[in-house]
Amino acid sequence: MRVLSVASECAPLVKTGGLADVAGALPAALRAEGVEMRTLLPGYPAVMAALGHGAGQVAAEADLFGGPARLLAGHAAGLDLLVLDAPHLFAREGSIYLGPDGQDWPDNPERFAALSLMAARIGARGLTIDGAAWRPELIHCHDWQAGFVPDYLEREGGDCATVLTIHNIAFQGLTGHHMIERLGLPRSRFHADGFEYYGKLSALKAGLMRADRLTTVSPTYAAELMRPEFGMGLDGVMRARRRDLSGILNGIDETAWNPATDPHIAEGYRHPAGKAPNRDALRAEMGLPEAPGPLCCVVSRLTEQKGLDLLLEALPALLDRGGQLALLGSGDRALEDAFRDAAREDNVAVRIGYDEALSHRLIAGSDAILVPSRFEPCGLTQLYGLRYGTIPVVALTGGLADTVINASPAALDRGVATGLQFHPVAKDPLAVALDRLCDLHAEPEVWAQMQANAMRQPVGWTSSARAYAALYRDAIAAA
Ligand SMILES: Nc1ncnc2c1ncn2[C@@H]1O[C@H](COP(=O)(O)OP(=O)(O)O[C@H]2O[C@H](CO)[C@@H](O)[C@H](O)[C@H]2O)[C@@H](O)[C@H]1O
Repeated sequence: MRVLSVASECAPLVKTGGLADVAGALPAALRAEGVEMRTLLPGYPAVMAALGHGAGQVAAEADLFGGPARLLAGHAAGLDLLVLDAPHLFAREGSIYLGPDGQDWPDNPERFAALSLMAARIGARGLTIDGAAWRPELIHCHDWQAGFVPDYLEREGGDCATVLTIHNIAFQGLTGHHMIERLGLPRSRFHADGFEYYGKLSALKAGLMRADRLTTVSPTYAAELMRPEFGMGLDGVMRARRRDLSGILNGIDETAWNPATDPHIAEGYRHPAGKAPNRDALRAEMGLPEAPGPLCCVVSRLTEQKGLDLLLEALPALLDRGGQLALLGSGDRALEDAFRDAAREDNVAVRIGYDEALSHRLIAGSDAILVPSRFEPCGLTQLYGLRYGTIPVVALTGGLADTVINASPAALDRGVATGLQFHPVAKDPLAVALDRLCDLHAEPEVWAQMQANAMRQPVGWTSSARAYAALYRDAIAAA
């Protein structure tokens, strides 16, 4: 089965969040299921550098939204890549989505329309790569940046199947309707059953209306998307397409995130007891003193979604019990400043920035990981926590609801609990959960059992890769 995956970011080459992890992990996970996946990425400087000189040109465009472009085929970091080298769109330093002023690049609509159009052309015409013909049977589109693929595919006369995965419905790729002609889209589709969204043009809605199948990254988020509280104005679309929508949980890269072999951490471990030297090393690195309560970490983008403003308010519940907080994150200025302020407490340590290696040391060395998100399509850091015996304390929403077994009396009785969940997502329930965390941490046998359960829980890609392969087969058969 030949599949083209289309994404705006892909680990380890270029990453701002979890989408990159998933786009980077899928090809290897799906290889075992007989899927030959190539990934189409924008030619950002980091991607061009990783591609090196071994890449060959497989297509060219004289004028792709204002400049020449080439499509390169090559390999990097174990991935089979197709890279859209369009310097006028992608050869920029800094953030891949935001300009130096912190606002979206003004030409983001063209940049990702260009990516989607190239995907459609590959789907319609195929390519010759290393002397062999290659044409995908299915295009797997990720988020709004690939939302126009089905429309362009129709325009280009392609007939391959399409799947669109929603990693986060908060990002919809909205732009003014004056862009319709500029992007080469049919104005006849600018209506409520097409890509019109409250008078604007929506790349995400375009894909949601047109892709053969829709997925999101957990079963609970799939159900939540059909509700007004979570659908961000697209819940009606999700309800209309519910028969084509499924939730497939993300996995994690079990090689990169393996406490036994992790090169970033102080000492590898296979059993929860092995966390102790990592905890000592982490306290030393973060400048935290010894403490009787649980050392809790956060590794996150600092945005409204992640609910970390609630953590600031609920923090005394943890600190009053002798607990500690170590946070790594970046994002909203106001949240960054608020956490810097909070770090004036002896038992709070904060690093503002993005640091892959430190994220491993935080998860290995902490007793618990906090994920108080207002919504969370899947979430990856609670999965890292489980694998490292670091107890997740999570909001009962989306993938957090699907991957953590709450330490209810029944779950503790049966010896199956792996973490704590709280609901509703508000300060007081979070404070109660932190208090409860301290209770459980003070009971060594219960705590050890939870850690052992967590480390045993499957968090890899095996069953989800099977689910994607089955979905691809169905979609191809029906196309
Ligand atoms: N400062 C920092 N330093 C180092 N690493 C950092 C970091 N901040 C974040 N990260 C890393 O970035 C990734 C974030 O992934 P998440 O899935 O937790 O959230 P995100 O909202 O980005 O993803 C969206 O897409 C993914 C993928 O589908 C969904 O799981 C999720 O629910 C959805 O919101 C993790 O690998 C995390 O370790």
